[in-house]
Amino acid sequence: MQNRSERDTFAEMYASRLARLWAVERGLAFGRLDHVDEGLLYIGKIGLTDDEQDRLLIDWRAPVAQPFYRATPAAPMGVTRRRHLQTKGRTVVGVDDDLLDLDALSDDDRATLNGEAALLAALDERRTGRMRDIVATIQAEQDRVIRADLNGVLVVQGGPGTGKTVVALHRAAYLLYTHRERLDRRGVLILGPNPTFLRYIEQVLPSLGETDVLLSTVGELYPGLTATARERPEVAAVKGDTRMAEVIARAVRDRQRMPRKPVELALGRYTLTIDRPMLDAARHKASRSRRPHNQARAVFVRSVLNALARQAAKKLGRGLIDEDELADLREELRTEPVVKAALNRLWPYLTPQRLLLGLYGSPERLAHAAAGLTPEERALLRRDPGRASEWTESDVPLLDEAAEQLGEIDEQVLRATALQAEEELAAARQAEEHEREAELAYAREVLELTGLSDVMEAERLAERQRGQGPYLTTAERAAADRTWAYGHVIVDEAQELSPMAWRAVMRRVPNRSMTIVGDIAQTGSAAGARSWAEVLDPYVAGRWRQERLTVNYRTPVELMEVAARVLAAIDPALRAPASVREGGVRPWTAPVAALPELVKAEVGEGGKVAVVVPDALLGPLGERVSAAVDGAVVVAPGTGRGGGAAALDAPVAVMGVTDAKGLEFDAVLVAEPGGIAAQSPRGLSDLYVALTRATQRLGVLYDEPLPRPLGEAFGDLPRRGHMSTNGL
Ligand SMILES: Nc1ncnc2c1ncn2[C@@H]1O[C@H](COP(=O)(O)OP(=O)(O)OP(=O)(O)O)[C@@H](O)[C@H]1O
Repeated sequence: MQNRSERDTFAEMYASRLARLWAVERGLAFGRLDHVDEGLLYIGKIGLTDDEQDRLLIDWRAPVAQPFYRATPAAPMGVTRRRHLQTKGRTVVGVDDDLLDLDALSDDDRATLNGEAALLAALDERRTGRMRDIVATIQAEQDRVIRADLNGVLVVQGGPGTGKTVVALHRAAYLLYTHRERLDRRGVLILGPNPTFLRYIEQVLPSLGETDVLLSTVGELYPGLTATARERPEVAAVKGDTRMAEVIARAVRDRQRMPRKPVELALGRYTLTIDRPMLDAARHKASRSRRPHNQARAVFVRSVLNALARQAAKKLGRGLIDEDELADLREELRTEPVVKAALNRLWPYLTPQRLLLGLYGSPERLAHAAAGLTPEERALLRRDPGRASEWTESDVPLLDEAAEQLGEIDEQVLRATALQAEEELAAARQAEEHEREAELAYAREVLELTGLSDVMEAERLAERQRGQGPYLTTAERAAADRTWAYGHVIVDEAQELSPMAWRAVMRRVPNRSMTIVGDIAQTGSAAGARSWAEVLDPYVAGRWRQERLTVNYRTPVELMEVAARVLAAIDPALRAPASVREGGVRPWTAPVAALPELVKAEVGEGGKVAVVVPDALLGPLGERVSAAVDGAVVVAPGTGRGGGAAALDAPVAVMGVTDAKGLEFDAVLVAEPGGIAAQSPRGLSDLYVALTRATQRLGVLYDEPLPRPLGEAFGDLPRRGHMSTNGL
């Protein structure tokens, strides 16, 4: 048995080592520094030495590699020349040089210099539907963010396409390399806006050799629960409001009941009474214990039982009794069904799920616990008990809050008291089954990708990923533990988080070592942030620092001109980031009827195409596009990671703005921008997001009037597709 387990351990170890090495194969070595003191240094995704321990390749994160990203002619950092190597497989297909010390260069070399070629070549590449690493072309302002100090809260504010996401991922890789010891044990958590987005970015860290980072959405933060149901923005706004913390606290206190009349317990030989003074004393003791509800219950129960035991002794005519007799009587009473039932009513064991459903399901409980909300707000919280298992993303921070207030509950006690409603169990089982299937599909994909299919079976890999195998990685253990404290947390699209979501996130980083990236101008959710100070001051007032990214690497100048007008309409003080590229294709407009035909034309141009639509038109326009293009995918709201992957791999994906957040495509068609702007309280921000997803081409299709800034941008330009759609 021992040999077998050793063999398995080694197989696991080599398999994961091999997977790491395969993952860094693409673009392994990408740079060279001609260094005055160190000689020639080759920079790569990982460090390598030969048998004599001479260094062949330097890890991009090592301090000696820093001049590769930071050196300039004004401050050459000991480097005379920086060379970018472009490779295809193992062949070098291009070389670009930056000259940092002109005197040190021969005339021949001078003729071939072109510093920006590597960056522009990378930016012009067709999109694959997956984000790639940018180690070869990190820019100086980005490098400062990546290598910033681990401690404290760093906010990275930047417009669309400035590389916030990709920089945040490289920062994770850098931190793991530089603080391996500390972060290996505590782990790194990266929070993204939706499962499609996580699919989009999930290959970046493995391609940098880092596999043990947990990627999650806020909706996945609560172990064992998948929040897939959707709700109206107004409901999410109420649930995200900080006042909900008090509502939850009161809802818990309200379940510690104080009946108006004394409770009579008929025990056959005699009747006992739980009266007000007895309850007051027990509640006082429980609250003095400062334990959360489920743990304080033991204090409450003991106090009531002691009082009942004394009462029973009196009734039995035994007068004063000693401690042993008291204990015997108490234990006898504890097992009496009437006593048990009464105690359960007075101070029930509660799971967070039960507490919340009990609250949403009862107007009386809501009226009391949520007295601080308006009647309209309370009405938004109401939920039919029949829809018990339909958890939404904004329920997750509330469940987390409730879990804090309630404290852990012993699983066995839970089963014994049969508190978990049957439908809750059935829903959990079903969710588990779905998840297992998705994990299995994903495991097969990984094995195929890494060529490891004969070393590890998909089933086993999936088991490991689900955290059931014997060798759990830090990320796996952390994912299964609600109270895990991470070494560092990175929040992407951080402007979308509600105050309640921030509470849940902050609980997971008691040391407040965080990187927060986002763009206030892109805030779409009603409970999202209006300023970073508003978000952070409650936790780290005056102790957070901000870096700005100012250059847009995604959207060409022509497209950004249009988007900038929308930005100015959101707030005239806001400035759009400067684009590095000129794409050459001007944005165009067309009537909505031309959509199928124009999508086909865009697919013909190659690359990935997205059609971004108002939520209400997702069904009808999705159908039209699907009928026109084979393999088109419509991203239904609340799609899990599997569905997200299908959208990223498809030639065309049709989606609402929420699912387009953070993604990018070669061509984007925005349908009925007026509908997008009108659908939410921050509609113009949604429109700004939609208009900044394209790397090459942008089309706007409309029948309804355009929002004012777009009307101004497009003026009276003729619309495409007019001629050919005449008759439709
Ligand atoms: N230094 C770089 N070298 C090559 N590509 C880069 C660089 N910086 C950013 N990019 C590319 O620019 C694109 C936009 O980056 P990213 O998605 O990280 O931007 P963002 O700031 O998160 O945008 P948004 O706010 O719109 O989500 C990506 O394709 C990314 O790979």
